[in-house]
Amino acid sequence: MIGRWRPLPLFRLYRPALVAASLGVLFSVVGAAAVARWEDRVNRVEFESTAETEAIVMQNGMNEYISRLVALRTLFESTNEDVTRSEFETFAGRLFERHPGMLRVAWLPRVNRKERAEYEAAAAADGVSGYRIKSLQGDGFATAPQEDEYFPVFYSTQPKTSPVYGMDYATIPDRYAAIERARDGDRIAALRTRLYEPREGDQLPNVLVVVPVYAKGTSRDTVADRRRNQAGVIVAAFDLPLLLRAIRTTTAASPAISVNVYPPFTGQIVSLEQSLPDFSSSATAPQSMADVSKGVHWSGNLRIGDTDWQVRALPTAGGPLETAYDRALTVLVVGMLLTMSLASYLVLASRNSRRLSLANRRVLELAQTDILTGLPNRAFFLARLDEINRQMREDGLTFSILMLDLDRFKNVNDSLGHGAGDLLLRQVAQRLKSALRQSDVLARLGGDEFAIIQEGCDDQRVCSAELAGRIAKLVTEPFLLPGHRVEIGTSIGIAIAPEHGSNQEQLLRKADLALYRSKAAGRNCFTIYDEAMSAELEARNMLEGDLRDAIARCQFELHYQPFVDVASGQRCGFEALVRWRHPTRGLIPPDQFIPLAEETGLIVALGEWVLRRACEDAASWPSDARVAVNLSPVQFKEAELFDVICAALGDSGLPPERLEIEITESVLLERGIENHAFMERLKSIGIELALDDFGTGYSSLSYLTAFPFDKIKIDKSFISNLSHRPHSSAIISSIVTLARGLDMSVTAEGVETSEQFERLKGLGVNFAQGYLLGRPQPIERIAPEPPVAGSRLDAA
Ligand SMILES: Nc1nc2c(ncn2[C@@H]2O[C@H](COP(=O)(O)O[C@H]3[C@@H](O)[C@H](n4cnc5c(=O)[nH]c(N)nc54)O[C@@H]3COP(=O)(O)O)[C@@H](O)[C@H]2O)c(=O)[nH]1
Repeated sequence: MIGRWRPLPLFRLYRPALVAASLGVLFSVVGAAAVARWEDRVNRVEFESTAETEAIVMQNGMNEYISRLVALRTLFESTNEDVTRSEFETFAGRLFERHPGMLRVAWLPRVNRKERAEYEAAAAADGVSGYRIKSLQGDGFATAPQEDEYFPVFYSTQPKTSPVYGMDYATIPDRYAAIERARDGDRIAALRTRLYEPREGDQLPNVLVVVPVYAKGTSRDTVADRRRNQAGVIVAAFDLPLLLRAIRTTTAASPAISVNVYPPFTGQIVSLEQSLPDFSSSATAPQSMADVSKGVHWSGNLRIGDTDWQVRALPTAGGPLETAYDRALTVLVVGMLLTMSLASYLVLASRNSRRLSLANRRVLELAQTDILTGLPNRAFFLARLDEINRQMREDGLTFSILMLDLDRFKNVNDSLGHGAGDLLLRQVAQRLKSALRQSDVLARLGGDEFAIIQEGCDDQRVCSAELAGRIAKLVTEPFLLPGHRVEIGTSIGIAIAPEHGSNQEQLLRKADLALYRSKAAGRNCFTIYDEAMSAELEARNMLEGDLRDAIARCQFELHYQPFVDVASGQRCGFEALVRWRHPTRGLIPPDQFIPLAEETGLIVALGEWVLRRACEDAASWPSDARVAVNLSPVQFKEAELFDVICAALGDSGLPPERLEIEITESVLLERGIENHAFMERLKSIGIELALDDFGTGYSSLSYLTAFPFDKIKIDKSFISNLSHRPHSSAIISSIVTLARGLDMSVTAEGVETSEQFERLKGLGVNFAQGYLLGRPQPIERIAPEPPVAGSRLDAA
């Protein structure tokens, strides 16, 4: 469908950018999430592997400490002699020399009631002054009451002045329980305990490890054996945080994880929230176990004796194993940037494409619009005609084409200028629009030609005739141009589809033929095409072909009509009038072929032949006989006309003073300045100029003063009216007066009666021409001697 273009809605314009932006954001987020998950998984695997390694390393370190205690036990169980105090101190000191975190090691023999005094005395002898077996009472010690069995601190790596010497572990319930567990199970027991001689400022909880020692060579197979044969226990106090830190330092533990060690939950229900680590490798405050469990963590155990300590490892804050999501962030940022870039590019591309499309549409619109009137132009009209023709044929409907040509538009253009002509065309376009329905198509085909497609009528013939009548009436209404009131008309030709044709070409040709007929019929009317017009056209085409042949074969002849001096009755000369001797149709008068010759341009060649022939003929006439030759407006536009005339005169030898050139007012309508100059050139060589058919044309009188004529030929229509229209005499009288004033002569054409002749004579007309004085005849039939005016008149 050919129609007005509308821009795309904004949403549709930017849809590619919106889709790209949405997909881009979606892919960026999904991609970033996937990368984050992948980062998490990789970090978690690495973290768990590192944490596991750390736990194993810590366990090995702890085992090393325990193994040294076991070595000490071997000392007690392997010697035959009792281990002396100094041997214990030396051996224990060496064992734990480079093992930070080992606070103290002590030997607690199993002492019965009878041996008590002996032990107390031996210790005192070894330099532990005031040694006695003590029991714990509150925060202090008191001499132990008589019991069956004691486990007093006997040897220790503590200075001998320490109050712990003699402290009986059997009086401290948790420690005694650990001794029993160790003894009965022949295993190493451990417990978290408070030291009774804490180091200055040492608030850290400590671990006490108990190693059972049995008498050398005794059985320990059963619990009873072990209870019976226990010699004592080796007790070691660990500063657990220091110990673990030392292990981590010596094993170059990874700083990427931080390790928290929580106390064992032996048989107790302990709130996880409250369970703070006993050891944390991180510098930050220890978290509760519950907090740790919420995040990324690794869980394991640290075995100390018969207790399992809870190990929780975390990725160190800001360390390499804490997932920083930097790759995911990079993916997100890069994705967003790419999305933004793509979306921006698409927005710009959409805008550019919209701009381009607008420009294209504008070009298309301009290509289909007549700039002057704003109406669709010929290209649009033809395209629309094709479209409507196709549609109507499919639907079995009819439509009409109206071809319009303004009458006298050229007149306005030439007399008032092109600006006024343009304005007039715009006003005509508006009037035509106002006469049409929305569905009708109106176009300006060019110049003063308009065309209409009318559809949707029940009776297309009646409908288009009504429209044409309305338009003709509208266009005859005066138009107001600046300073002028202009009256024009329009000729209209109508073709109806499908009656007059099935395609664009046929319909346009037939509408044109009808238009031609309207013009020929006197303009400002409309004609609906009928088949006779085509026959006429065919005949005209045939005539055109014949005319071309006739020029080539020289089938023309000149007839001469005399004109006489009214006062003397003497013949002054002849007007040359061309005839076509057609091989089959006989003699054809000029009215039937001159217009066609003018339309086809053949008049140029024909006119030159007439001119040459007339000059040649006239050259043989008496020296005072003149010849008048008609020049067509088409010939007048030819640049070579002056040379052609000169050549005709030169070749025939006819003096220029004996040649009269007759032109009609229509010649003067165009190219005023050039024509004036041309006429002056003709006059300058002696040729006379006559204004032919005066009184039939336009603003005749103004031409008389503007152009250098020698003669005015009053049209025969005035002469024939002389007898029954009195004002014709008055007009002729005025023309004669005016001509005299301008030093011109006057010829009356079409004088057929003596009465006319006499009246013209009375009115002062200089020359007369008409059937009364002689019909146009071939040169050979013209009498050599001019007849006397009186006798001719009598003869008529
Ligand atoms: N450009 C050219 N135009 C030419 C040429 N030859 C003729 N013409 C023009 O053709 C028109 C018709 O001419 P024609 O049929 O020859 O008619 C002329 C006379 O026969 C006719 N006439 C003369 N006297 C009378 C009369 O008493 N009554 C009457 N009814 N008709 C008469 O008038 C025609 C001459 O008219 P005009 O030229 O205005 O003097 C005509 O317009 C010719 O001009 C040509 O070679 N070139």
